[in-house]
Amino acid sequence: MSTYHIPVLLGESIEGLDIKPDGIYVDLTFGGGGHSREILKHLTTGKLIGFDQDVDAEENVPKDDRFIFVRHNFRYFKNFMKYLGYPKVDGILADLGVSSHEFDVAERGFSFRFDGDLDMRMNQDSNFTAADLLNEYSVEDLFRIFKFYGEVKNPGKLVRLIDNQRKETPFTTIQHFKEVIAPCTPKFKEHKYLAQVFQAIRIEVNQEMDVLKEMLLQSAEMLKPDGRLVVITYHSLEDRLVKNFIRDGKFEGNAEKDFFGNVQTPLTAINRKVILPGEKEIELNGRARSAKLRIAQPKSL
Ligand SMILES: C[S@@+](CC[C@H](N)C(=O)[O-])C[C@H]1O[C@@H](n2cnc3c(N)ncnc32)[C@H](O)[C@@H]1O
Repeated sequence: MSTYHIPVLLGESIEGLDIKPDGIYVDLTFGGGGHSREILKHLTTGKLIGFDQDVDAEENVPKDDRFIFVRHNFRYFKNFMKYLGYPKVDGILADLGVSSHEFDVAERGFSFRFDGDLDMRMNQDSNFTAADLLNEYSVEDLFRIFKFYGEVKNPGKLVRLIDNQRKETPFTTIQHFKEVIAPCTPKFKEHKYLAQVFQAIRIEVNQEMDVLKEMLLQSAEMLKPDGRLVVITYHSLEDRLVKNFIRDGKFEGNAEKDFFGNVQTPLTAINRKVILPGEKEIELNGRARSAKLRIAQPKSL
């Protein structure tokens, strides 16, 4: 059986949570449960609430009375936590993006290594797939996602190929999509290019930037005064949102200041410099390569 997911920056993120044995913790991205199992090891009477919107993650839920699994998008986590009776928490962990399992199962449609439906939904109950995006999005929106989320060098040419094709027949499969965009896929750099294109589609299908912003705003409200927020990102735009929010309390623009010139932000950074995986971790787990870890806690008044 293949591994569901190898947790990234495990030691660093657990240290960042500074776990209290009787505390209340939230793992917003349960996945294979690697981070959750490690958090549970540090708890005595504490509780851990794990979120994941993917039904497949449920197979990894530990048999442990201290653990509660919530199969929902973490963009609603504040309401769920209130409903469960935990309006304030000691620590929140988010290890963003997709799990290796999601990426490695051909039918999920996340990877260009396989053929299959253009799907890419983390939540199998959602009714918006990668095919819907390619067939229905305006030319302007497609251009935006490939330029900013994919950071591809030729978004105009890519979108023209997509738009011309979908006027003839709608997109349904990965293989067909790859054939259509072959004329703008750089020779000898196919892998990198397709990874960028597929990443852009995935981010938009799952509204990853919007849910990240909602999650950060809710986290700032949910943490106890000495609580910890630990976020692992895999995309420069995501890391920028996390960094800006921790530093300025905003996603863009400068921080607001009070009458005395003090910056008005709910959080303060624990690590001034972003934490990256070491060479050894990257060697053992290639998926750690782009990981960036940031840790914050509420700003004391
Ligand atoms: C990188 S994996 C986390 C792996 C986990 N830390 C582990 O050690 O196994 C991200 C997981 O979060 C889930 N996920 C991503 N965004 C989500 C969201 N907005 N709401 C709920 N789950 C989400 C994905 O389905 C995936 O299983």
